[in-house]
Amino acid sequence: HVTSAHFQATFSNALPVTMLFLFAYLSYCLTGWCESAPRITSQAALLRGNVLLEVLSTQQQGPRNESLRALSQLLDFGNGVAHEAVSTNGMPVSNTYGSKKFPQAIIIGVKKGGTRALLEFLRVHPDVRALGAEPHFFDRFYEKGLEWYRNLMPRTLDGQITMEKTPSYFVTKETPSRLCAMNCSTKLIVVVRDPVTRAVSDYTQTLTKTPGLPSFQSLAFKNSSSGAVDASWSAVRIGLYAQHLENWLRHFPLSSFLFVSGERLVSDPAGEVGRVQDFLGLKRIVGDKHFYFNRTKGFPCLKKPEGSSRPRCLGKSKGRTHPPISSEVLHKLRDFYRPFNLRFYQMSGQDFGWD
Ligand SMILES: Nc1ncnc2c1ncn2[C@@H]1O[C@H](COP(=O)(O)OS(=O)(=O)O)[C@@H](OP(=O)(O)O)[C@H]1O
Repeated sequence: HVTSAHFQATFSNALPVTMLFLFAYLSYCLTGWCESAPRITSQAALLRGNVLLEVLSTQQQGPRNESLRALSQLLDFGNGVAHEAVSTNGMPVSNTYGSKKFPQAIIIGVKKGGTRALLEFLRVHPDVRALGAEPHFFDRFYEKGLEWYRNLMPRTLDGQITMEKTPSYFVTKETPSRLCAMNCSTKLIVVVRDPVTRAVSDYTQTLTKTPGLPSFQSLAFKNSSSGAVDASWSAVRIGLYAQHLENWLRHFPLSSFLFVSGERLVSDPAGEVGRVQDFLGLKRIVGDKHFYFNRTKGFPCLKKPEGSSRPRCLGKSKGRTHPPISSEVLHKLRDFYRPFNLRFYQMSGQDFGWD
């Protein structure tokens, strides 16, 4: 009889070897060689890695260790490479199908609204191809030129939509005119979330990167909590949705926008993604059956994300625990945002119910 401890020890010993094997295989692939490699070798590496991960994930109690996480990331990448490099009839193919196009739809905001979740949910759709990283073209790298931007995009076939997400676009003054200069018919998606929670989420992110950061309260108000709200602090400023939208409406008609509720994206992901698919003119393929609620994470997760056969939640930086903020401070911020929220509801024609 193999005991659980035995089983785990055996597979744990195989972990470094498998990771080494996978690293070698993926380096090989990145130089373009795996297209001519014996498929049996490369696929055996991935298969072995996938099985190992599956077993260790179920055996391991509590949080996964670092090497397990590294193996998981390596495999996601490896599975993606294999997916790209091998056609269904088993013949190796080069990644030259389709062409790189400018995005027809962009998730332009808002920071901490739930933009990563929405993009990952949409990527499940076979007619959506999206850039994984945030390119920041229209706000940071505009001088690199449009061809640089187009070249970053994944290849698409006819009928597929190219997408990217950069949440800072919504609040950068120059972005609307620059984006319109590229294509004024680009569809614009904005995931909005209660500006008060969004500000706390933004602060929480900065806090993880900057230990010793002053308190939320001291940054949100000009003097003490009795003072006025400091709208020049970016965590507060980003939540002035009506003001940012006004800037966009100088260049794009309202019909170019879809406003997604960050709250509903958590409580009813299939419903919100359904609206987005309609807006993009896509068949409603991503639906209830693609999601499950992970009670440990406290968020909906995907049963089968793009390029992977395992269920997956977003990473640790999504769905962080927020530090406690006094109800008095939250109240004052809520009062501050109320008129801006009402204006935003009027402009967008949607009531997000934040008050
Ligand atoms: N399914 C799912 N899983 C995990 N997290 C989810 C999900 N749906 C929405 N969210 C919320 O997304 C918030 C992060 O937003 P963004 O991805 O837009 O952040 S970022 O601007 O790209 O940094 C993140 O904010 P925090 O909770 O403050 O971490 C989440 O509340």
